[in-house]
Amino acid sequence: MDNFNPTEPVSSHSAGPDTHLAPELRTPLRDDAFALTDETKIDAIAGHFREIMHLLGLDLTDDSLKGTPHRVAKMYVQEWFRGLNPEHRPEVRLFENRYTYQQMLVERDITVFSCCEHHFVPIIGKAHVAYLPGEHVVGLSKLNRVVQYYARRPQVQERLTRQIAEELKNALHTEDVAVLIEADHLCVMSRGVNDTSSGTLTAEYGGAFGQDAQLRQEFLRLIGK
Ligand SMILES: Nc1nc2c(ncn2[C@@H]2O[C@H](COP(=O)(O)OP(=O)(O)OP(=O)(O)O)[C@@H](O)[C@H]2O)c(=O)[nH]1
Ligand SMILES: [Zn+2]
Repeated sequence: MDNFNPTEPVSSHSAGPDTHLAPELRTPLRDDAFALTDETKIDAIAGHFREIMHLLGLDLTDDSLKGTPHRVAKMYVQEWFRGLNPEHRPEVRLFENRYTYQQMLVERDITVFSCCEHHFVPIIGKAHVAYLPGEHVVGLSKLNRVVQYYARRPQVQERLTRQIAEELKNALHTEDVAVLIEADHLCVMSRGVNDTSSGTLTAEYGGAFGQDAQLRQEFLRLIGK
């Protein structure tokens, strides 16, 4: 493997990315998950991916193929799996609810681009999140950022749904949070059962959303379900 040196200096984080979440909601990571810099990871992954391409019989001297190992490695570390790096965890800014807005707030159709942890192919869909404001309201874009942070990891949809809900409950200081995700799994569409018409829905209803069927119905109506 080219340029791989496991003893290279470590990045600054020591704690895992999810220590703020309940243990069963944490993405399973090795204790030394942050022992390598991103640059070192990219070099090492590129080396392994080059080997995969070689084993598939591809000619890596070809103009179009020779940069692929590095492209894929960079895509994994900096894009698809950037949510594994706690440095990318969004800060959720709250504002005083001066206007005493008390109805549910819904952020719907948030783009979800994630990756199936069983097959390493995309999960593509939408997340809808809602909460009941108390003394504070949240900057809207932070809802999208929280979804994106947890989506950009190897995932199963159930854990993604629960991680987002938990993060929002903590950040907004309320249990009254709803999260619904509808997504297509490329592992179901493009291989195995090869079903391109089914989709997967997951939901988490916290606090009042779990207790009050009418509130839940209103949420579902507002997101067009
Ligand atoms: N619960 C859950 N399952 C998922 C998710 N993404 C993919 N899977 C499933 O994970 C399962 C892995 O099953 P295996 O039998 O080990 O793998 P496989 O032989 O590739 O399975 P097939 O896809 O049926 O061909 C499959 O049924 C996938 O559909 C997800 O987000 N949640
Ligand atoms: Zn899969």
